[in-house]
Amino acid sequence: MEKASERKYPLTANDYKLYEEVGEGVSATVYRALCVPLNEIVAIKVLDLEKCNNDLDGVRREVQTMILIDHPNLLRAHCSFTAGHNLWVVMPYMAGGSCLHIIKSAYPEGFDEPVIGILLREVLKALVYLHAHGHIHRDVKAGNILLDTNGAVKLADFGVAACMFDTGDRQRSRNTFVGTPCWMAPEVMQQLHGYDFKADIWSFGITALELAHGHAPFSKYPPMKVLLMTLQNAPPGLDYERDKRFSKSFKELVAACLVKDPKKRPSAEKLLKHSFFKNTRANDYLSRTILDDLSPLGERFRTLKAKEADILLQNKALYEDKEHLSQQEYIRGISAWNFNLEDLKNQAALIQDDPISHSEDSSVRGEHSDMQNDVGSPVDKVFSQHSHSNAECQLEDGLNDIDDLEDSLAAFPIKPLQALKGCFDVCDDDIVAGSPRSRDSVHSDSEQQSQQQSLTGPVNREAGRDDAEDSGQSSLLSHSVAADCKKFFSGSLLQDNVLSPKKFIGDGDREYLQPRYPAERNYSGPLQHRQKTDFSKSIVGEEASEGAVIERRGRFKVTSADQSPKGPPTNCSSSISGGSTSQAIPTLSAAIVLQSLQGISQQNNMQREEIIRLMKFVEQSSGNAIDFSEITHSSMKEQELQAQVFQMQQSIGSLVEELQRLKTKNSQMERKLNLMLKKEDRIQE
Ligand SMILES: Nc1ncnc2c1ncn2[C@@H]1O[C@H](COP(=O)(O)OP(=O)(O)OP(=O)(O)O)[C@@H](O)[C@H]1O
Repeated sequence: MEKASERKYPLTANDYKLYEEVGEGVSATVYRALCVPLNEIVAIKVLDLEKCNNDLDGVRREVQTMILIDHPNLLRAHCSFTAGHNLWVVMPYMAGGSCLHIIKSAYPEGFDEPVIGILLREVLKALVYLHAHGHIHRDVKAGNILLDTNGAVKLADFGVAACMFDTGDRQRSRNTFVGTPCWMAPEVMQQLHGYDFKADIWSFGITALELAHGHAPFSKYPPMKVLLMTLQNAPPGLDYERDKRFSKSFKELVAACLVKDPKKRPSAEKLLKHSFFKNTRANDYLSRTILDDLSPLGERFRTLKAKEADILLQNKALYEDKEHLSQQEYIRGISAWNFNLEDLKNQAALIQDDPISHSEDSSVRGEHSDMQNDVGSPVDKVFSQHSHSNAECQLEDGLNDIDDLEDSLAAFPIKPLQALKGCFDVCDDDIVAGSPRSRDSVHSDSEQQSQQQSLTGPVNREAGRDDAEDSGQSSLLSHSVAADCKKFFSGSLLQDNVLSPKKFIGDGDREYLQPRYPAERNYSGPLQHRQKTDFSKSIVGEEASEGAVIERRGRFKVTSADQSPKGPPTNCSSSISGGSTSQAIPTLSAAIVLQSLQGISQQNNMQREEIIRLMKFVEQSSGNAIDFSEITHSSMKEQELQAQVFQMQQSIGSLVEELQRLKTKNSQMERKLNLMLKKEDRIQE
């Protein structure tokens, strides 16, 4: 029989007949369809390119990956083409739908172990292939595991897949912030040393728990809390007592994947050899069990959608009853997440007065952080504030999430903090103003204060503040800093939802629709600038190149401007004044600083342009004239600075030349002296 890959799928929309909707993602709608010339049922993913927030690269990457891959456990695209402002991706129709769909419609408590065994085995095969070809999937979850009616299992959605070799220099680890919070590995959240294939193994472990329990750990919590819990709590896992229905080897498999230190996680290849997979059944077991009796995918999809709409409505009503309780939560959320107000109300209402406590959630093993041991980041503050059991305390805890996250991240080096700030679009004054308590009281612990003091400088420098602001502030987000802050640390200049249509998917269980506003262009996007030079070698450069928010597709996605692997931050000042005997070192350091300065000024230029564009946009839409003099003034100042940088560069050049000249002269004189000494010796002899 002719293989699907050998068939010629037509490249025009007219050759396809779209039937019902069978799935919906952040950026796409998926339809069952008929390929008329081939008389074959296919699935067509329709992506509205206008709504891709300028992430056409991402779309291109997804489609390219989908077309190039060739593995029975990976969903391959037959072809793709544009139709109007849409991109159509034609792919095999997976009539069983996603595991998440099946769980939601028929297995809310999760699957039995034999079913899980097959699903995990097939996903692992896909991961072995992807990893061997240099790809990280980055979004492994039940929602992306698709089933065919005959029990074939395929891993789908390469929307966020990354190629480790993207830039041609075979990077070993990436520095982007991508994934879905519940499934996201701690190192991806942290952005400490980048991450690699092992991030998929963490998500695989979370997916195993999702398949076993019917939901991912922490899935009932808002994304902010998920981040906090993933970073601070012990890794989730299967509980010896509560999860009696599962075998020891399954528990061991999950535990092996959910280790915070990525180096300690086994590879996909090794996991496939785990004893858990010794007696797994053949795929047709799926069709005889979970796929049997399922209603057609389109019907299931419709029912689920209606159910979700109902839940949202209920939550809205619930919210109205509890306005006084959840108001703070969503107000803080607005500033922190750029969420739509209505969604936030719903989200706040979803946090029940009696949420799943850690001890209740069987996938959560412990409350205390093991980050210190596992990842080497000193998170001193354990989750004690969150362990209060009564409802009031929990609510209060919920309100303090942003503070806690700030506190936790304050203990990390700057990178994760920037990444998360970029991700949340947090403006300091938002946080401080919204904070129910003073920052001073938050940081009563003296040890923590000193930790934060040491961080205040660099963070403030990063935000472009002057020395006066830097000095004497113990709090990372101090009042004085916040007081003059009308700027974001990085990323958005406007809240996304003001100008762009967004749908936020906090976790696999909840989807929130953002209102659709006309958006010609994504103003919320990056002040993105990929540094041409390698700034990773200098602190200044690193700070300058960090923090550009690329975009958010419902998942968090913070992409550092420079994706080259970053070594440990070098201390510039020490290398400049280190008294090294090597002449190259001071020159090199100065050159790096200059290079970085140029990078910063380049980035400033871009930011200024973005600001001017935005101001013009505001001017146009509000009809009020805006005074551009301040920004023009600062632009002149910048030009002066640029000129100074240029002069400095020139004088460094001449100093190096002079140094070189003196060195040559010196060695000539040394040689002469030696000759004279030798002559003298001979005369004396
Ligand atoms: N080939 C297919 N056959 C059947 N259903 C599919 C197929 N591809 C996707 N779906 C369904 O459509 C949903 C959305 O598809 P997909 O995940 O590719 O979109 P997306 O916008 O990339 O999603 P997200 O980015 O939110 O994960 C899937 O969760 C799945 O339920």
